[in-house]
Amino acid sequence: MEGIVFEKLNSLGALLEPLNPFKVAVLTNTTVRDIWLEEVLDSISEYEVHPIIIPDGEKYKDLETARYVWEKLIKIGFTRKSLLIGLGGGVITDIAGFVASTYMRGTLLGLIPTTLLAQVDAAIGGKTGINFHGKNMIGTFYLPNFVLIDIMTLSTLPMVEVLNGLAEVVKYAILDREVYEILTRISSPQEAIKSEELIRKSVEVKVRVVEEDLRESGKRRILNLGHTVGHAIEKLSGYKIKHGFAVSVGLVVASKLGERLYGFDSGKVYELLKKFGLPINLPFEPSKVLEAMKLDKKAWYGKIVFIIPVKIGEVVIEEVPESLVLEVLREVRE
Ligand SMILES: NC(=O)c1ccc[n+]([C@@H]2O[C@H](COP(=O)([O-])OP(=O)(O)OC[C@H]3O[C@@H](n4cnc5c(N)ncnc54)[C@H](O)[C@@H]3O)[C@@H](O)[C@H]2O)c1
Ligand SMILES: O=C(O)C(=O)C[C@@H](O)[C@H](O)[C@H](O)COP(=O)(O)O
Ligand SMILES: [Zn+2]
Repeated sequence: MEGIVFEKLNSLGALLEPLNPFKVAVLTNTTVRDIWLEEVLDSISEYEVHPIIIPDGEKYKDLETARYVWEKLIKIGFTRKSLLIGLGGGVITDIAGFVASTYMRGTLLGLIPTTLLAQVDAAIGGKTGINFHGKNMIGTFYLPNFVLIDIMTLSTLPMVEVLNGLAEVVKYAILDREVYEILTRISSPQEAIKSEELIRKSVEVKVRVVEEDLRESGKRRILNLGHTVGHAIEKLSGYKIKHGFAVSVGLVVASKLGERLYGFDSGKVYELLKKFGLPINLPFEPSKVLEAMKLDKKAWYGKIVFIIPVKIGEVVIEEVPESLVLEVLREVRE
């Protein structure tokens, strides 16, 4: 897990020293600015630091915001030897990564993820991007020079955002027995965000996969477990249903397919999702969800590709006949 450190925010200076950046810019949003920016700036006061603040929201993960940040960097006199730090959730880390990977074809990049979803997923693995006629349609693969994970930053996270990230942790629990064992011993979302072991092990699962397949040519698709249905639900809701809440239902569908095809015990997943109060029923008509799934990036010549659990710690990637998908979607319909 090179470059990924579990330290306090005030250790940021030590991460900058070896990089010796010419200038530093910190990209964050209005919400995180008011909570964590001061502590970050205090820890790197010996550098020329320029905060860049954008409004809060998924809708600002777009070309206009990227342009705004590029303009700011030009005005600052930013160079390739300068460091852009993304301080915030996945929206910020995605924008920071995209801007850093494209400005002068690449500047130094540091990420300080401050949501559970960003700590275990968005800030890990080098996917960057903005929304353009659809989610994450424009982006790059660009690994940061460092990721600083301070789980204390989760202490100010609204519960809905904790749950949003917990769905990805349940995904890792299906992919990895160690995460599963840790998660079964945790009784509440509040306890989960205090468990550095849980977050560290979740990060390790993603790092192991990404180190094998950074550009998602094969193995990395397993990280899309639950997303075939998840992305369809997000789309049908006009992105009003949060990513993790949609993926939660997707994990139920994938587990039930695993039960029918490989004897997987879907009850194990149900128990985890219900324990944390995550959704387990389909909020839309199965036929509509099926149509939306065909637009998924993993779809193969119109066929629907699923990541299917065989047992905890083992999944397969395969096409699933529409008739079986429809049957399971009906079973999960609320
Ligand atoms: N690049 C990847 O591999 C990857 C993976 C998963 C998701 N993503 C992207 O990440 C985004 C979702 O990320 P997210 O769920 O973190 O959403 P987000 O960045 O919108 O953050 C959620 C909310 O929490 C607030 N917030 C952030 N940190 C806080 C803190 N410490 N205390 C209080 N409030 C805080 C934010 O201001 C925001 O209002 C999506 O755009 C998704 O596409 C990217
Ligand atoms: O990093 C990956 O690869 C993943 O699939 C992680 C997912 O949890 C995450 O939602 C990712 O952003 C989805 O990638 P996308 O390519 O489908 O946008
Ligand atoms: Zn996801």
